[in-house]
Formats: sequence, C-alpha cells, structure tokens
Amino acid sequence: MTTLTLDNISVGALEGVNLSLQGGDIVCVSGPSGSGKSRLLRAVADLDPHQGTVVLDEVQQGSMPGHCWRRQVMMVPADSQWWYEDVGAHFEPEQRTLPSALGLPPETMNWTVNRLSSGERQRLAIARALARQPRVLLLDEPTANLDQDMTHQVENWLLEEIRARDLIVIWIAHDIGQIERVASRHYHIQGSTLEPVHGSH
Ligand SMILES: Nc1ncnc2c1ncn2[C@@H]1O[C@H](COP(=O)(O)OP(=O)(O)OP(=O)(O)O)[C@@H](O)[C@H]1O
Repeated sequence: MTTLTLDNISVGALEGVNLSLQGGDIVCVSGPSGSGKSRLLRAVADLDPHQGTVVLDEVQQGSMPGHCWRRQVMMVPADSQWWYEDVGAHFEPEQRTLPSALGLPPETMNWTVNRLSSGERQRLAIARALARQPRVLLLDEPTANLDQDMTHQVENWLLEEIRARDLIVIWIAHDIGQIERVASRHYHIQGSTLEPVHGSH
C-alpha cells in the first residue's frame, strides 16, 4: 500500500507538520485565509522551499527531479495553468472522453482555454490531473467555483476515483459540510501549527 509521510515540515509561518497517509486516505486541511494551506500543498509537491522531509513509499522528495516527483504527487492549484490554446491539447488522445459526472459536453475538448468559465477550468484541471495517473493528489479548494449541485456531483465522482485508484489525497476545504462528507481525517491550521480536529480521528 502507498504511504506518504510528512516529517516535521515547516514552510512559511507553519511549523512542525507531521502526517502519515495511506492509499485511500483523504486528509482535509482547513484554516484562515493566509494561514499557509496552499503553501503546505506546494511544499508537498516540491514547489516551495521548506524544511523537513516528504517521503513517498520510502523515496524521499529530494532524491528525484521536481518534475518526476510531481508526476506522482500532483497538485491541482486553485488557479490552474494551461499551456496550449485548446483544451484537448492538454489531454492524450485516448483520454479525451470526460466523465459524465463533470457535466461537460464532449465538445469541451474542442473549446479554447480562454472561453472556459472558472468552474469549467476547475473541473477540467481535476480531470487532467487524474488522467496523468498520480499516486497522490493535492487539491486546493477543488470545488470553490462550483454551485452546490455540481459540488456534490464532483465530490462523489472524486470519492469514487480516489477509492478505485487507492489515491492519497490532501484536500483543502473551507466548507465544514464538505469536510464531513469527504474527509477520513480533518486538520485545522491554528496559528503556526496544524492541529487535528476533535472527532475526526
Ligand atoms: N513564495 C512565498 N514567499 C513568501 N511568502 C509567501 C509565498 N507564498 C505565499 N506566501 C505568504 O504565505 C502566507 C500563506 O499563503 P497561502 O497561499 O498558503 O495561504 P492560504 O492559507 O492558502 O490562504 P487562502 O485561503 O487565502 O488561499 C500568505 O501570507 C502569503 O502571502
């Protein structure tokens, strides 16, 4: 079984984060705006300098080039980056059929990235990340731009995919309802530390 270990991670004002996750685990992280949630994900993805070690199945983050690490430990930032003009160019030809749960028509693959709404971008960024077969998924408020119905639909789809692929997930969320629906464990950033939320263990 896949294991991800965060050992004494410090990044920005956040200090001494210790976490151990196994395949299928969804750890939700909440905290005030600016408390360091995104930076923590960026540290785990090897996108931000930090102290401490991150280990995936006994392989240390620093032992491989960042881009190789990020193929396995994939971050979906709140504001996703797109490199080509058309949506379809970001997907391999055999991966251009979108799951119906995303509520996007098949023509989406022919659309230009410029025309995408923020909610469409967000759903496509998640689909793109999953298509690359990561072992760890780092989700930064993945449903922030979606209405309630679409949020539930995407949550359910993600939960199925996470179970089926035995993925390890760190999921930043503000909505306590969402955290209760998806989290195996919940941590909250309080000042400079990541604290377990009572009742979530
Ligand atoms: N590369 C950086 N160097 C220095 N400070 C940074 C850097 N990136 C972010 N910060 C600062 O670190 C703090 C935490 O930022 P972060 O984006 O992690 O917050 P957050 O908890 O995700 O907030 P929000 O909920 O508003 O997205 C902020 O004060 C931010 O300005």
